[in-house]
Amino acid sequence: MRSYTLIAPAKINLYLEIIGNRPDGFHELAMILQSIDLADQISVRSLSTDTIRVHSHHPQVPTDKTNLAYRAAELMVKEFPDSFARFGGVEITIDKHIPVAAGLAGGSTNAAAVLVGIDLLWNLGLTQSELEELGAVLGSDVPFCIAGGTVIATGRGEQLSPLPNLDNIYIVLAKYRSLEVSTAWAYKTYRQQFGSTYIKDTASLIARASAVHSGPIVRAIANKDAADIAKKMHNDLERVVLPEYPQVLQLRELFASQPGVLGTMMSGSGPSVFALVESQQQAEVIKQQIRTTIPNEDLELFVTRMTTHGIKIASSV
Ligand SMILES: C[C@](O)(CO)[C@H](O)COP(=O)(O)OP(=O)(O)OC[C@H]1O[C@@H](n2ccc(N)nc2=O)[C@H](O)[C@@H]1O
Ligand SMILES: Nc1ncnc2c1ncn2[C@@H]1O[C@H](COP(=O)(O)OP(=O)(O)OP(=O)(O)O)[C@@H](O)[C@H]1O
Repeated sequence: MRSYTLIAPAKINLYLEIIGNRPDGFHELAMILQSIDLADQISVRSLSTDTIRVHSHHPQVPTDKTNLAYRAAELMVKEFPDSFARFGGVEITIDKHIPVAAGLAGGSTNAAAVLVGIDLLWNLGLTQSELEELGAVLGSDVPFCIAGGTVIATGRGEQLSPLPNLDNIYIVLAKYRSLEVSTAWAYKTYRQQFGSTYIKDTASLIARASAVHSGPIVRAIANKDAADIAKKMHNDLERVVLPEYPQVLQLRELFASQPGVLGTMMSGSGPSVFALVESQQQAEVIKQQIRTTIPNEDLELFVTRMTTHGIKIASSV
């Protein structure tokens, strides 16, 4: 019975612009997604029975069909019934380190790891783009999580074009454990409040998405200039989340006031907030400073950094 253990990194959004509404109810986006070192470990193992099982020690991670990793395995069973009949079921173990419901693509990266893991277990030899296509069935962030790195994502978030890789830029990340923001709520509220500003015709949508490719933050990324990247970060969803969640606003303001912070932003639909900083040493100092100012144990704080990879094999037995 073979098994694989995979590293499944979280992501942050360096840029998120909502440019239009789609007939399927989703939104046209222009984003820059960045993998970070903060990662879960996902183990996949073949079972002699025809079941899918999910284990996790984390109290906020469901182990039933609502787990996106479970749904990834179910999708593989549906797509490759002959391999399922030949190799049997799959046991998935999620060693969770990424804060849950944080806007860090925690569930999405777990699902991406299961797609990659089952591809290996069943010797399917799927290409990256085939894996990404399967990922898009599960969620908008899943395709990015497969190869990770630094990427422009357009469409619903599933159309990817790689940018020059960033690494060694340090990040301090904060999230209140008990605070959750619904992604669907964030997009719906944005549409209600700012939908009138959406681009309506397809040609202008395409033009706007491609303008981001040559925009100022992409130039900053090409120059690997952390201070400039930090200055050009943007997230439209802050416009609806910050007024509704004062704790998120407070974290953002606290980060912004710390010496050594190059820039700060909410990730995805929140509620996690991150700051780009000059060095690892400074990141540790800032983390301590935030901890002293907010001694609330509900606040999770991490020092992490940008990384160049998505799902990676840690070991196989
Ligand atoms: C906020 C981000 O994390 C930024 O990277 C993503 O846009 C959301 O990615 P995700 O969680 O994988 O999103 P999905 O699971 O596909 O969708 C969750 C919900 O978000 C809304 N949604 C998501 C993506 C998108 N382009 N438009 C949307 O309106 C939809 O209401 C959907 O019901
Ligand atoms: N494998 C998983 N890991 C964490 N949460 C999961 C998982 N599968 C399902 N969930 C459920 O999904 C909800 C959102 O969790 P998740 O950590 O994926 O959010 P997120 O980081 O905000 O995702 P995204 O950035 O893609 O919008 C949780 O409340 C949890 O109940």
